[in-house]
Amino acid sequence: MASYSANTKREKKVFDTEDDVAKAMAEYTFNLSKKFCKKRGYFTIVLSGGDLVLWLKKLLVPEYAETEWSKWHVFWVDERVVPLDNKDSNYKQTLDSFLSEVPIPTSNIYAIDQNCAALGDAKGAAIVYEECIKRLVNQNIIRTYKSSGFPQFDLQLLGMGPDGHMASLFPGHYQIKEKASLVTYITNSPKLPPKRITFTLPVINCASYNLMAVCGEAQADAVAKVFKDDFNLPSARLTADTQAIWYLDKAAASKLPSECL
Ligand SMILES: O=C(O)[C@H](O)[C@@H](O)[C@H](O)[C@H](O)COP(=O)(O)O
Repeated sequence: MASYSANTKREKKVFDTEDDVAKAMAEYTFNLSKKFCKKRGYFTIVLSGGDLVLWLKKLLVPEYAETEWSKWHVFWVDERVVPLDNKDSNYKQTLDSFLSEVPIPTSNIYAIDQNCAALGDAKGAAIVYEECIKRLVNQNIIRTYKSSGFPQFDLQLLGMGPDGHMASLFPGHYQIKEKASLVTYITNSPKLPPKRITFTLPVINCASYNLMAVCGEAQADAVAKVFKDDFNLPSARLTADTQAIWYLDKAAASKLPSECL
Protein backbone atom coordinates (compact mmCIF):
# COMPACT_ATOMS: atom_id res chain seq x y z
CA MET A 1 0.00 0.00 0.00
CA ALA A 2 1.08 3.54 -0.62
CA SER A 3 2.19 4.55 2.87
CA TYR A 4 1.43 7.83 4.63
CA SER A 5 4.15 9.73 6.43
CA ALA A 6 4.78 13.01 8.23
CA ASN A 7 5.70 14.59 4.91
CA THR A 8 2.68 13.28 3.06
CA LYS A 9 1.79 16.06 0.66
CA ARG A 10 -1.94 16.39 0.57
CA GLU A 11 -3.29 17.65 -2.72
CA LYS A 12 -6.40 19.73 -2.32
CA LYS A 13 -8.76 22.02 -4.16
CA VAL A 14 -10.97 24.49 -2.34
CA PHE A 15 -14.31 25.42 -3.89
CA ASP A 16 -16.76 28.19 -2.98
CA THR A 17 -19.73 25.93 -2.25
CA GLU A 18 -20.79 22.33 -1.59
CA ASP A 19 -22.51 22.37 -4.97
CA ASP A 20 -19.20 23.28 -6.63
CA VAL A 21 -17.51 20.37 -4.80
CA ALA A 22 -20.19 17.96 -5.97
CA LYS A 23 -19.92 19.15 -9.60
CA ALA A 24 -16.12 18.87 -9.52
CA MET A 25 -16.36 15.39 -8.03
CA ALA A 26 -18.67 14.33 -10.87
CA GLU A 27 -16.21 15.66 -13.46
CA TYR A 28 -13.29 13.87 -11.77
CA THR A 29 -15.29 10.63 -11.69
CA PHE A 30 -16.40 10.94 -15.33
CA ASN A 31 -12.83 11.54 -16.52
CA LEU A 32 -11.48 8.52 -14.65
CA SER A 33 -14.34 6.38 -15.90
CA LYS A 34 -13.39 7.31 -19.48
CA LYS A 35 -9.71 6.60 -18.77
CA PHE A 36 -10.21 3.15 -17.25
CA CYS A 37 -13.00 2.00 -19.57
CA LYS A 38 -10.77 2.84 -22.54
CA LYS A 39 -7.68 1.31 -20.96
CA ARG A 40 -9.08 -1.94 -19.58
CA GLY A 41 -12.77 -2.19 -20.37
CA TYR A 42 -13.89 -1.92 -16.72
CA PHE A 43 -14.19 0.84 -14.12
CA THR A 44 -14.17 -0.18 -10.46
CA ILE A 45 -15.58 2.58 -8.28
CA VAL A 46 -15.98 2.47 -4.50
CA LEU A 47 -18.59 4.68 -2.83
CA SER A 48 -19.14 6.00 0.67
CA GLY A 49 -22.37 6.93 2.38
CA GLY A 50 -23.30 10.29 3.87
CA ASP A 51 -23.50 13.42 1.73
CA LEU A 52 -21.82 11.64 -1.19
CA VAL A 53 -25.05 9.81 -1.92
CA LEU A 54 -26.68 13.09 -2.97
CA TRP A 55 -23.59 14.47 -4.70
CA LEU A 56 -23.57 11.52 -7.11
CA LYS A 57 -26.65 13.05 -8.75
CA LYS A 58 -24.30 15.52 -10.45
CA LEU A 59 -23.35 12.66 -12.78
CA LEU A 60 -26.95 12.50 -14.06
CA VAL A 61 -26.56 15.34 -16.53
CA PRO A 62 -26.36 15.39 -20.37
CA GLU A 63 -22.68 16.41 -20.13
CA TYR A 64 -21.90 12.88 -18.89
CA ALA A 65 -24.35 10.99 -21.11
CA GLU A 66 -21.51 9.13 -22.83
CA THR A 67 -20.49 7.44 -19.58
CA GLU A 68 -20.04 3.74 -20.27
CA TRP A 69 -22.24 2.68 -17.34
CA SER A 70 -22.31 -0.98 -18.43
CA LYS A 71 -18.58 -1.17 -17.65
CA TRP A 72 -18.92 0.15 -14.12
CA HIS A 73 -18.49 -2.14 -11.09
CA VAL A 74 -19.75 -0.49 -7.91
CA PHE A 75 -18.62 -1.24 -4.35
CA TRP A 76 -18.95 0.41 -0.95
CA VAL A 77 -15.97 1.36 1.22
CA ASP A 78 -18.24 0.88 4.21
CA GLU A 79 -21.81 -0.18 4.77
CA ARG A 80 -24.22 -0.28 7.62
CA VAL A 81 -25.19 -3.84 8.56
CA VAL A 82 -28.93 -3.32 8.31
CA PRO A 83 -31.45 -4.88 5.91
CA LEU A 84 -30.78 -3.73 2.33
CA ASP A 85 -34.21 -2.05 2.21
CA ASN A 86 -33.59 -0.16 5.45
CA LYS A 87 -33.38 3.65 5.18
CA ASP A 88 -29.93 3.57 6.83
CA SER A 89 -28.45 1.24 4.18
CA ASN A 90 -25.86 2.97 1.98
CA TYR A 91 -26.89 0.55 -0.76
CA LYS A 92 -30.57 1.58 -0.52
CA GLN A 93 -29.79 5.29 -0.29
CA THR A 94 -27.49 5.11 -3.33
CA LEU A 95 -29.93 2.92 -5.28
CA ASP A 96 -32.79 5.35 -4.68
CA SER A 97 -30.84 8.51 -5.47
CA PHE A 98 -28.42 7.42 -8.20
CA LEU A 99 -28.09 3.77 -9.21
CA SER A 100 -31.77 3.51 -10.19
CA GLU A 101 -31.15 6.32 -12.72
CA VAL A 102 -28.24 4.74 -14.62
CA PRO A 103 -27.94 1.46 -16.61
CA ILE A 104 -25.28 -0.23 -14.52
CA PRO A 105 -25.97 -3.99 -14.63
CA THR A 106 -27.40 -5.14 -11.30
CA SER A 107 -24.80 -7.90 -11.26
CA ASN A 108 -22.09 -5.21 -11.25
CA ILE A 109 -23.42 -3.60 -8.06
CA TYR A 110 -21.92 -5.32 -5.02
CA ALA A 111 -24.03 -4.86 -1.89
CA ILE A 112 -23.22 -6.69 1.31
CA ASP A 113 -24.74 -10.14 1.77
CA GLN A 114 -28.46 -9.65 2.30
CA ASN A 115 -28.80 -12.47 4.82
CA CYS A 116 -25.97 -11.16 7.01
CA ALA A 117 -27.47 -7.68 6.62
CA ALA A 118 -30.91 -8.85 7.68
CA LEU A 119 -29.48 -10.73 10.67
CA GLY A 120 -27.22 -7.83 11.73
CA ASP A 121 -24.25 -10.19 11.39
CA ALA A 122 -21.39 -7.70 10.91
CA LYS A 123 -18.62 -10.32 11.11
CA GLY A 124 -20.33 -12.52 8.55
CA ALA A 125 -21.01 -9.56 6.25
CA ALA A 126 -17.31 -8.59 6.34
CA ILE A 127 -16.18 -12.16 5.59
CA VAL A 128 -18.58 -12.54 2.66
CA TYR A 129 -17.70 -9.12 1.21
CA GLU A 130 -14.00 -9.96 1.39
CA GLU A 131 -14.69 -13.26 -0.42
CA CYS A 132 -16.61 -11.34 -3.11
CA ILE A 133 -13.66 -8.98 -3.67
CA LYS A 134 -11.15 -11.85 -3.83
CA ARG A 135 -13.36 -13.60 -6.40
CA LEU A 136 -13.42 -10.48 -8.58
CA VAL A 137 -9.64 -10.17 -8.30
CA ASN A 138 -9.37 -13.76 -9.56
CA GLN A 139 -11.68 -12.83 -12.45
CA ASN A 140 -9.40 -9.87 -13.27
CA ILE A 141 -12.23 -7.40 -12.79
CA ILE A 142 -10.41 -5.87 -9.82
CA ARG A 143 -6.70 -5.27 -10.33
CA THR A 144 -4.10 -6.01 -7.65
CA TYR A 145 -1.64 -3.53 -6.13
CA LYS A 146 1.84 -4.44 -7.32
CA SER A 147 3.02 -7.63 -5.63
CA SER A 148 0.93 -7.29 -2.47
CA GLY A 149 -2.04 -9.11 -3.91
CA PHE A 150 -4.25 -6.50 -2.28
CA PRO A 151 -7.15 -5.34 -4.49
CA GLN A 152 -6.57 -2.07 -6.32
CA PHE A 153 -9.76 -0.19 -7.10
CA ASP A 154 -9.68 2.48 -9.78
CA LEU A 155 -11.45 5.23 -7.80
CA GLN A 156 -12.78 5.61 -4.27
CA LEU A 157 -15.10 8.49 -3.37
CA LEU A 158 -14.65 9.09 0.34
CA GLY A 159 -16.08 11.34 3.03
CA MET A 160 -14.82 12.41 6.46
CA GLY A 161 -16.76 12.85 9.67
CA PRO A 162 -16.23 15.69 12.19
CA ASP A 163 -14.15 13.27 14.30
CA GLY A 164 -11.85 12.59 11.34
CA HIS A 165 -13.19 9.14 10.53
CA MET A 166 -13.23 7.88 6.97
CA ALA A 167 -15.17 4.86 5.79
CA SER A 168 -15.97 3.25 9.15
CA LEU A 169 -12.46 3.62 10.51
CA PHE A 170 -12.90 5.71 13.64
CA PRO A 171 -10.34 7.43 15.89
CA GLY A 172 -9.38 5.32 18.91
CA HIS A 173 -10.93 2.15 17.49
CA TYR A 174 -8.73 -0.85 16.66
CA GLN A 175 -10.01 -1.33 13.09
CA ILE A 176 -7.58 1.35 11.83
CA LYS A 177 -4.71 -1.01 12.78
CA GLU A 178 -6.08 -3.97 10.80
CA LYS A 179 -3.52 -4.81 8.12
CA ALA A 180 -4.19 -8.42 7.11
CA SER A 181 -7.88 -8.42 6.21
CA LEU A 182 -9.37 -6.56 3.27
CA VAL A 183 -12.66 -5.96 5.07
CA THR A 184 -13.29 -5.67 8.80
CA TYR A 185 -16.28 -4.73 10.94
CA ILE A 186 -17.33 -2.64 13.89
CA THR A 187 -20.30 -3.17 16.19
CA ASN A 188 -20.01 -0.01 18.32
CA SER A 189 -19.64 2.67 15.67
CA PRO A 190 -19.65 6.18 17.15
CA LYS A 191 -21.64 7.16 14.06
CA LEU A 192 -24.99 5.35 14.09
CA PRO A 193 -26.07 2.80 13.15
CA PRO A 194 -23.53 0.91 15.25
CA LYS A 195 -22.90 -2.19 13.11
CA ARG A 196 -20.84 -1.65 9.95
CA ILE A 197 -18.34 -3.28 7.66
CA THR A 198 -15.43 -1.27 6.30
CA PHE A 199 -12.47 -1.62 3.99
CA THR A 200 -9.23 -1.65 5.95
CA LEU A 201 -6.63 1.10 5.59
CA PRO A 202 -4.31 -0.94 3.33
CA VAL A 203 -7.15 -1.55 0.85
CA ILE A 204 -8.24 2.10 0.94
CA ASN A 205 -4.68 3.26 0.27
CA CYS A 206 -4.04 0.77 -2.53
CA ALA A 207 -6.62 2.50 -4.72
CA SER A 208 -5.29 4.21 -7.82
CA TYR A 209 -7.30 7.37 -7.11
CA ASN A 210 -8.83 8.53 -3.84
CA LEU A 211 -11.06 11.59 -3.79
CA MET A 212 -11.94 12.82 -0.30
CA ALA A 213 -14.80 15.32 -0.52
CA VAL A 214 -15.48 17.33 2.65
CA CYS A 215 -17.95 20.17 3.06
CA GLY A 216 -19.28 22.25 5.93
CA GLU A 217 -18.09 24.19 8.97
CA ALA A 218 -18.60 21.14 11.19
CA GLN A 219 -15.66 19.42 9.50
CA ALA A 220 -13.29 22.43 9.67
CA ASP A 221 -11.53 21.42 12.90
CA ALA A 222 -10.90 17.89 11.62
CA VAL A 223 -9.66 19.23 8.27
CA ALA A 224 -7.18 21.51 10.07
CA LYS A 225 -5.93 18.58 12.18
CA VAL A 226 -5.51 16.36 9.11
CA PHE A 227 -3.44 19.00 7.34
CA LYS A 228 -1.28 19.27 10.46
CA ASP A 229 -0.61 15.48 10.22
CA ASP A 230 -2.64 14.49 13.26
CA PHE A 231 -2.51 10.79 12.49
CA ASN A 232 -4.90 10.02 15.34
CA LEU A 233 -7.48 10.92 12.71
CA PRO A 234 -7.88 8.02 10.27
CA SER A 235 -8.46 10.48 7.42
CA ALA A 236 -4.95 11.90 7.96
CA ARG A 237 -3.59 8.52 6.89
CA LEU A 238 -5.25 8.63 3.47
CA THR A 239 -2.97 8.12 0.49
CA ALA A 240 -3.33 6.45 -2.89
CA ASP A 241 -1.20 4.79 -5.52
CA THR A 242 -1.59 7.50 -8.17
CA GLN A 243 -3.46 10.40 -6.55
CA ALA A 244 -5.18 11.19 -3.25
CA ILE A 245 -6.89 14.56 -3.50
CA TRP A 246 -9.10 16.53 -1.11
CA TYR A 247 -12.02 18.55 -2.45
CA LEU A 248 -13.10 21.06 0.20
CA ASP A 249 -15.63 23.81 0.24
CA LYS A 250 -14.59 27.10 1.85
CA ALA A 251 -16.43 26.28 5.07
CA ALA A 252 -14.56 23.01 5.58
CA ALA A 253 -11.27 24.74 4.70
CA SER A 254 -11.98 27.75 6.93
CA LYS A 255 -9.54 26.73 9.70
CA LEU A 256 -6.60 25.95 7.42
CA PRO A 257 -3.71 28.42 7.71
CA SER A 258 -3.75 30.98 4.89
CA GLU A 259 -0.44 29.64 3.52
CA CYS A 260 -2.21 26.28 3.14
CA LEU A 261 -4.89 27.73 0.85
O1 LIG B 1 -21.51 5.06 5.94
C1 LIG B 1 -21.14 6.15 6.30
O2 LIG B 1 -21.59 6.75 7.27
C2 LIG B 1 -20.19 6.90 5.45
O3 LIG B 1 -19.47 6.09 4.59
C3 LIG B 1 -19.29 7.74 6.28
O4 LIG B 1 -18.03 7.21 6.47
C4 LIG B 1 -19.22 9.08 5.64
O5 LIG B 1 -18.40 9.04 4.49
C5 LIG B 1 -18.67 10.09 6.61
O6 LIG B 1 -19.31 9.92 7.86
C6 LIG B 1 -18.95 11.49 6.09
O7 LIG B 1 -20.34 11.65 6.09
P1 LIG B 1 -20.97 13.04 5.53
O8 LIG B 1 -20.53 13.10 4.10
O9 LIG B 1 -22.45 12.86 5.68
O10 LIG B 1 -20.37 14.10 6.36
